[in-house]
Amino acid sequence: MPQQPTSHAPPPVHRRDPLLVLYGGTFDPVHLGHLAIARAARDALGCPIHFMPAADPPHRPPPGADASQRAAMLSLAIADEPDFHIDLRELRREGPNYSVDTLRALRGELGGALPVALLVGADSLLALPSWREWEALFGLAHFVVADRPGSGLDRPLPADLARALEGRWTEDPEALRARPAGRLLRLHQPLHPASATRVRTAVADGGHWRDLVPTAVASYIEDHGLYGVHGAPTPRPV
Ligand SMILES: Nc1ncnc2c1ncn2[C@@H]1O[C@H](COP(=O)(O)OP(=O)(O)OP(=O)(O)O)[C@@H](O)[C@H]1O
Ligand SMILES: O=C(O)c1ccc[n+]([C@@H]2O[C@H](COP(=O)([O-])O)[C@@H](O)[C@H]2O)c1
Repeated sequence: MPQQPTSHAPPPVHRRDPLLVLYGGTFDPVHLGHLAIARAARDALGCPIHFMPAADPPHRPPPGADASQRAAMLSLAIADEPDFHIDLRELRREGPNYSVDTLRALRGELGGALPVALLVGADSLLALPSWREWEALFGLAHFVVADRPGSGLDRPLPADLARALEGRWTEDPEALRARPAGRLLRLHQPLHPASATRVRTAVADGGHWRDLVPTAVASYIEDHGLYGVHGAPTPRPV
C-alpha cells in the first residue's frame, strides 16, 4: 500500500537541494510589503528566507531607527514565521556595507559551490548599476526580483543593465539550484504598496500607518518613540 504522508513529514521547504536566499534591506522599519515578498519567495523557491538588515547603508541617509532597533523590529515581525530567519552579518561588520563585500565574505566561509540568491524589489534591481562593483555580483549570487508599484520591470531597462541581465532570466526556480550564481528569477506576486518611507512619514505626520506594519512592530514604534510618533516623549538633547 502506498505510504500516506503523516503530519510529521517535513514540509517540502526542507527537502530540496540547498539554496541560500538572503533578503537585504534597511528595514527602517520592516513592513508588510517586506513580509509579503519574503513569503512569495519562500513559496516560489521552497526554501527559508534570511533577512539581512544593513548596518550603515552607504547609499542612503542615516536610518531613523538605529541598527539594534531595526533588528529588534525584524525579530518581532518574523516571530511566528518558522521559515524566516535573521542574518546579522552586516550589523556585525564595521563601516559601510557593500553587497559585493558581504557576498565575497560569505563565499569565503561557504565556498563557491552553494547556490546563493539575493531577494530584491524591482526598484533595487533598477538601481543595480549604482551598486559597488555591480557586475561582479552576478558571479557571486542569483537575484530573485519582486515587482513593486512604480518600479515595473516591463518598461525598457537602461542599456547597461539590460546588457548585463541578458540571458540570465529564468521562470524556473530549479534553475537557481542548478548553479551557484548568475540567474534572475522574477516573482509573480501581487503588488504590495507598503514602503518604509510611507510608514515613517505617516508616523511623523500622525497619519494612518499601523496597518502597514505587523502589530508588534507598531507597538515597538510607539513604545520607543520612533520616527517622531505622536504622543511619544521628545528625546532630550545630550
Ligand atoms: N512593497 C514592496 N514590494 C516589493 N519590494 C519591496 C517592497 N518594499 C520593499 N521592497 C524591497 O525590499 C528591499 C529592502 O527594502 P527597504 O528596507 O529599503 O524598504 P523600503 O520600503 O524600500 O524603504 P524606504 O522607503 O526607506 O526606501 C529592497 O530591495 C526593496 O526594493
Ligand atoms: O552594495 C551596494 O553598493 C548597495 C547599494 C544599494 C543597496 N545595496 C543593498 O541592497 C539592499 C536593499 O537596500 P535598501 O536601501 O533598499 O534597503 C540592502 O541589502 C543594501 O545593502 C547595496
